[in-house]
Amino acid sequence: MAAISGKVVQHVLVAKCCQQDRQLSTQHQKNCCTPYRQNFLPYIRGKLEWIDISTMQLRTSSKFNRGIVYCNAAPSATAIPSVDKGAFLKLQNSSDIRGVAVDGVEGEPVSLTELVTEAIAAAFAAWLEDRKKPDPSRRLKVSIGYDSRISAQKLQDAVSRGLVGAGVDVIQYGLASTPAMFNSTLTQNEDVFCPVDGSIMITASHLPFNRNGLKFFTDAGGLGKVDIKDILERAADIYQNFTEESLRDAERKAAQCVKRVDYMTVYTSDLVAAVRKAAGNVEKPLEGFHIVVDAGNGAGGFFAGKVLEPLGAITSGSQFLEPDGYFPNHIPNPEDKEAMKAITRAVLDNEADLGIIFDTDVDRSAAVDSSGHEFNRNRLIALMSAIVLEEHPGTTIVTDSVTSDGLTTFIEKKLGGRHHRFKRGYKNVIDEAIRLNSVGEESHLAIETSGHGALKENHWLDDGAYLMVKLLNKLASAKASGLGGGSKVLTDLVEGLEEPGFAAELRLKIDQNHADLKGGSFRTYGEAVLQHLENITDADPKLQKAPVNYEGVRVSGYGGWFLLRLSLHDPVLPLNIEAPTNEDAVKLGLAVLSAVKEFPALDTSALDKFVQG
Ligand SMILES: O=P(O)(O)OC[C@H]1O[C@H](O)[C@H](O)[C@@H](O)[C@@H]1O
Repeated sequence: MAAISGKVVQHVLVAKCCQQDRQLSTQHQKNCCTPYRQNFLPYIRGKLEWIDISTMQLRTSSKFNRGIVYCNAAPSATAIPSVDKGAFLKLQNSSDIRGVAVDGVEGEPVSLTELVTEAIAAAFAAWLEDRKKPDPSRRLKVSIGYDSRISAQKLQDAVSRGLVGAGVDVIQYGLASTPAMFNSTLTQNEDVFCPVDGSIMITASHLPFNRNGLKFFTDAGGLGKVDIKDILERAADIYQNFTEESLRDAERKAAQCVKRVDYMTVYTSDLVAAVRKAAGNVEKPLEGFHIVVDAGNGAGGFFAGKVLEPLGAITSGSQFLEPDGYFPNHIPNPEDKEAMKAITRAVLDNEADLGIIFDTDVDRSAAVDSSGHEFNRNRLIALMSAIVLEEHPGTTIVTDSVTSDGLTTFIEKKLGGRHHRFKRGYKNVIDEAIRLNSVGEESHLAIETSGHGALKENHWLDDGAYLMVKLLNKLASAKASGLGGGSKVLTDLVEGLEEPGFAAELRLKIDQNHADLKGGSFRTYGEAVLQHLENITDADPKLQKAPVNYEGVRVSGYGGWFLLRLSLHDPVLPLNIEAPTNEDAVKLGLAVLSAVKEFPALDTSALDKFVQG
């Protein structure tokens, strides 16, 4: 009974918050004491106010918020389920935290519960205190944002409780992009409480609707693997010490001191200003351009109304701009073929000059020119390299490992730069570019085929929106110098990029429960597969190992190449093959198959099918 009434009180309480927030923001529009602050008052004033909320109002509130249920677990009134350290550590996904946040998918129990999230946020606060060591009179400030996922609000509430309970001031931004969250650690603007000491983005990128996760930032960038492990270890300890009283206390404090601001307006104004500046301080440098945006129902819809339109572009025909955490139209992922088809169709149907597509949290992007040619994967890297090398002749372009040989030739022979093909993983690529600069090798661009890209001029922040701003600058300056409109200026920049006749990625799964692993880890097993493949290819005169390679086994032959490597996160060996023809690709596939077939725990069915044509 206590638990049930606790839940009801919590629902009512939050519904009241929403109601107050709506009132406050309406008032804010009228009064506008400072430009961006929407709400810096406590949400709840007292218990007596909760009880006059009717069931109808609760329904209205939940409808208003697109059916999202707020704080549906009232931690103060429920028993605390035990979660061991191992379960916390399993939430690590390289430099992010990812888990299942919504129940209902068979075989996928919720692992990122509200209490687990609260503990992780408290652990981030402790980690930040250690790093920043603020003077005792100053409290640390942390911003929180989320993408369009259906579990966003309840995790935001849990994160807020965790941070506030740990003595940190919290500023909620609501729907935001991952890069905007990092940016809030750099912005100098007291009106929006910036710069913040740390920032948390609630996102699981393009993963299915039931997942969610956390990314953490300080002004030094995104936290890396080692820090995430540290935070999860701390979180497991914090969780063990949770008591009903401590949870109630955090909840009370969160209700009293969380602030809300419209930070996305600040962030998007900066993007608009960047394009205007590059165009020679013209107010509407994109006047006459028709640009369509596909946000895939993620968080990127702002780009049409808050960036392109103020710059003068027409955005009619833009699609899937409304946030919808069920992603009903296509996976919000520029690496996804259906997603790229959708934006290409939108460009052609609307006879637009350019199409722009983002992933859910806008740290990745791709584009399409007016004739329907995609600027994604190697072509986006080639385009960005051309732009950056015009600005910084000779600079080094750092990319992930699955980039094509044609891209290397293009960067080195046509553009006069150096291509440093490194490892997969946006954080790996960015960190490598920063490292090169620190040892005296100039690099201005770190970019992955996934659509993650970061520039030195933009604090090495991997921002899909900023990548697109660089393309807009090019369009605007071409128009200003009389070169005409349209996206031809971009298409011309990638002229000469050799593209393979055939390209494929196959993902070979390692069965972690297979006896052939002999109780060892899938990583050890995967490494044994790679070692064997390397030995076999060394002995084959038709194949040549790549002279410089940073992960997996990359081999040239039959006019093409293959790379077999371990996935960053999954028990999978991704195999990339590129070749002039399908037959050549099959020859490369057969070479791999002859080596991997000796490993029974490896599911080679995709490769078997591929070589059989
Ligand atoms: O190694 P994989 O399983 O192919 O995954 C690699 C990819 O994982 C995530 O999506 C990261 O955000 C990317 O930066 C990375 O490239």
